[in-house]
Formats: sequence, structure tokens, C-alpha cells
Amino acid sequence: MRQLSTQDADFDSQLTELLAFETVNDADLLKTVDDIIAKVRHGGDRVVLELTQQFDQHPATTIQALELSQEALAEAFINLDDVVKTALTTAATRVQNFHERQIQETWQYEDELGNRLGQKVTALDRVGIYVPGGLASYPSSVLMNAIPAKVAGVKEVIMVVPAPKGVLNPLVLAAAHLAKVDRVFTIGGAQAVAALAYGTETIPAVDKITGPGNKYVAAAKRAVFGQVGIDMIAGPSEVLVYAEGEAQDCADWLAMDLLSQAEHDRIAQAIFVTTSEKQLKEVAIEIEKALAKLPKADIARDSLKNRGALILVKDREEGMAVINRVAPEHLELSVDNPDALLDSIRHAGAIFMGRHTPEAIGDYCAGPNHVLPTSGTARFSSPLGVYDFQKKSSIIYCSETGSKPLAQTADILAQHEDLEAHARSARYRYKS
Ligand SMILES: NC(=O)c1ccc[n+]([C@@H]2O[C@H](COP(=O)([O-])OP(=O)(O)OC[C@H]3O[C@@H](n4cnc5c(N)ncnc54)[C@H](O)[C@@H]3O)[C@@H](O)[C@H]2O)c1
Ligand SMILES: N[C@H](CO)Cc1c[nH]c[nH+]1
Ligand SMILES: [Zn+2]
Repeated sequence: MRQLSTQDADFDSQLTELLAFETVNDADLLKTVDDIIAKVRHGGDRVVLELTQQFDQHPATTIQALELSQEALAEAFINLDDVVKTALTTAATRVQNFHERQIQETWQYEDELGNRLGQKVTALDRVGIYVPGGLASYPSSVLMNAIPAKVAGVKEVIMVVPAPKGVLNPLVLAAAHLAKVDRVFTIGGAQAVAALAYGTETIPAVDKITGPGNKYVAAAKRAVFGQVGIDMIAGPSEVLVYAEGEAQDCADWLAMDLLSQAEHDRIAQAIFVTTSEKQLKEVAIEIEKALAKLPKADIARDSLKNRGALILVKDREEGMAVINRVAPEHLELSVDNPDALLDSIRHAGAIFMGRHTPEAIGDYCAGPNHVLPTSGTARFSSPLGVYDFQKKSSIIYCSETGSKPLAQTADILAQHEDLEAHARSARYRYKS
């Protein structure tokens, strides 16, 4: 695992290299994904089935066999072990409670001329949620996508999730039941994104596709944007843990927090930033110790080798600068007084405050969404939320008298844009 220091003469270029990660623009990947999308557009169900058999080794022989019934979802929920059922229900309730606070309402106001202006908020009609399923299964991602959609008032939620060899974690089905998903298809990758974007004989076309996924999913979402809306490109998981060598900063906790994201994917990213050289060394040792006992050690080890780093900074100011430069998906502030740092953090998908808030709690059950901007996109985008499933229409109501002064203004500006019909249209309202 790389060890960097802001004192290194080439620190800037080392950090740039560490963050220079963009699989979505790889030419071969784009070609593969474009081909898949084109095939699905023209071949519909038949191609989706063939690609699912090919990429997921799914044994289904008809597209209908790739859809799960509501009864199957309900049965999966009923059959859950009580402890797991309670955990899933607790998580769902907390996610629901948090997201209800994000609901945006229609608003209007009257201006000084007696005109009424405002914004009408409408839920999307039909959305597709992508739940990843290649390397691991993510019941929590079902909740994180479907609950905000339902809270927003989306009429129909279509879920896609790959089932390698036709096998799916029953908890994914149970979560779909709990979150009231309307239809579930066991398809994944670029073919699932294409099917949702363009529709097939069986899979309905949606208005927007949300959810994380691997590079094929990310590239496909980018490619179909315009045909449908997308939330963001949420790629491999990332965490940046920041500490200052305080007495209670347990190196084993910090190491495990880093590994908790490294175990997601060989291209996940875990970065540790500290002001203490001693702590940096302790965390490096604890990572090695923990890896020796971790079931997914091979994935985590690759992830740390490929994209991980331990970074020594001179002081808090440098630490904050590194954090804002990385703009991590998840940021853990493992310090005594995290509130003192909050003002300095400008770019992060989710901020975990203090050492008793591991990212793992946020992944499952804190309440806020775990679908977050990755690869530095926290500079300009936000967590998945209810607002992603709502859209706005402007409302403009001019009264007869309130219209006249605005029409005069519009008339003048239209003439200066050389748009005579606009000018005359406005003029009728004050000169007729
Ligand atoms: N940001 C988040 O909120 C979040 C949450 C959960 C997971 N993740 C990330 O999502 C990713 C999930 O990836 P995954 O692979 O496990 O599942 P996935 O569902 O994203 O991808 C699996 C699909 O990829 C396609 N695929 C695989 N190899 C292919 C090939 N050679 N050619 C064409 N298509 C191919 C197949 O169609 C397969 O169904 C991980 O990087 C994980 O870290 C992110
Ligand atoms: N850390 C992932 C988001 O980057 C979400 C997740 C789901 N399950 C475990 N983790
Ligand atoms: Zn995670």
C-alpha cells in the first residue's frame, strides 16, 4: 500500500496519479457497452435473455423466467430468520424516516404586480433501480434506491439485479418486498440498463435509472442519458478516513474502516490521512493483521495495492486540503471534535462524524442514502435522494393588470433579440 507525505517533493503528482481513475472512458469498454445497448435496442427480450445467459450464466430459457413474482418476494420476506427480519425492517424504517424529510413541496408566491409564480413538484412516473449483484449482493442498495422513490411518490419502481448462475440472496428479494418494489427482473450489466432505457417486449421503459454498479453499468448509464434520466455515475466504493493521532484513535478500528470499503472491489479506494506518523505506522500494521483474517482479503489486498494510500499531512489545514482535493464518497472524521472540522469540508458524499460512526453503519441503517457520488464527483453532485425522483415545473400566472408591465419589458427585450413574433405576442397584452 502506498505511503505518501505532503512533504514529498512530488506529492501533488503522486496524489493526482492516485486519483486518476476513470474506467468509464476506456475505449474498449465503451465499444462493448455501445454494442450491448445497440443489440438490446434491436433484439429486445431475446438479446437480454442471451446476454444474461452469457454474462451471468443464468439458466433461464425464457425472459419470463427472469421476472420474480410478488409472491416470491413476499415469501422471501416471510421466511427470513427473525433477527434478520428485524434488522432489515429497522434499516428500512430509518431510511424511510430520513428520506421523508427530503420531500420537496410545490410552492407559489404572489409578486408586487399581482402575478403568481411558483414551482410544481411532480414525482416521476416510472423509474428503474439498478441493484448490483456481480461480486456481492446488496439488499441494502434495494432499500436505498426504492424507498426514496416511493417516498417521492413514484408510481412504478422496476428493479433489476443480476443473479449469477440464477442464484439470488433471498434478502435482496425480501428487501424488494419491504420497499414495495413493483417489478423485479434478474438481469444486470449494460443489458439491464439498455432494457430499462429503451424497453423490450417484456421490460417496460422507464423515465430514469438510478443506482450503483460496476464499470459496465456506469458506462451504460452514461450512454443512455438523454433517452432517460440518470442519478449519477456511482462507481466503486471509496472511503477516506481522517485522524489526528488522538489517544482514543484505535489503529485497529481505523484499519477495519479502511478495509470495509476495500473488500467491496479490487478497484475500490481506501485512503487514510493523518497528522501523526506514529499513527500511520500503527494503521499500516493493523491492516496487515486484519487482512490475515478477512474472508475477502484477496479483493481487499488488491484494492489497497491498486488504489489505496496512507497519507501523512503536516497539520489539520493540509489534511482538509487533501480531503477536499480527493472529494471522497465517504469521509470519516475520526477525531474528538468532528464538528470543529465540518466547516472546512467542502467536498464529500457523506461525512461520518467521530470515531463511533463507522461508514458501515451508514452503508446499512443510519438512514441517509448510501448511493453517493464517487471518483471526485462529490465536487458537483449529491447523495441519491427523494429529489432524484421528483421533478419541477415552473408555474407562471399573470393577472390582467400584472401582465401589462411584464409584457412591455418582454416586448423591448424581444425586439433586441430580433424575435418579432415574441414582441408582438407580448404587445397584445398591453396594447390591445
Ligand atoms: N456506490 C454505491 O452506493 C455502491 C453500492 C453497492 C456497490 N457498489 C459498487 O458497485 C459495484 C458492483 O459491481 P459488481 O460487479 O459486483 O456488480 P454489477 O451488478 O454492477 O455488475 C455485474 C454485471 O456486470 C456485467 N459484466 C461483468 N463482466 C462483463 C463483461 N466482461 N462484459 C460485459 N458485461 C459484464 C454482467 O452483466 C453482470 O451482470 C462494485 O464496484 C461496488 O463497490 C457501489
Ligand atoms: N459502501 C457501499 C457504497 O459505496 C454501500 C454498501 C452496501 N453494502 C455494503 N456497503
Ligand atoms: Zn460498503
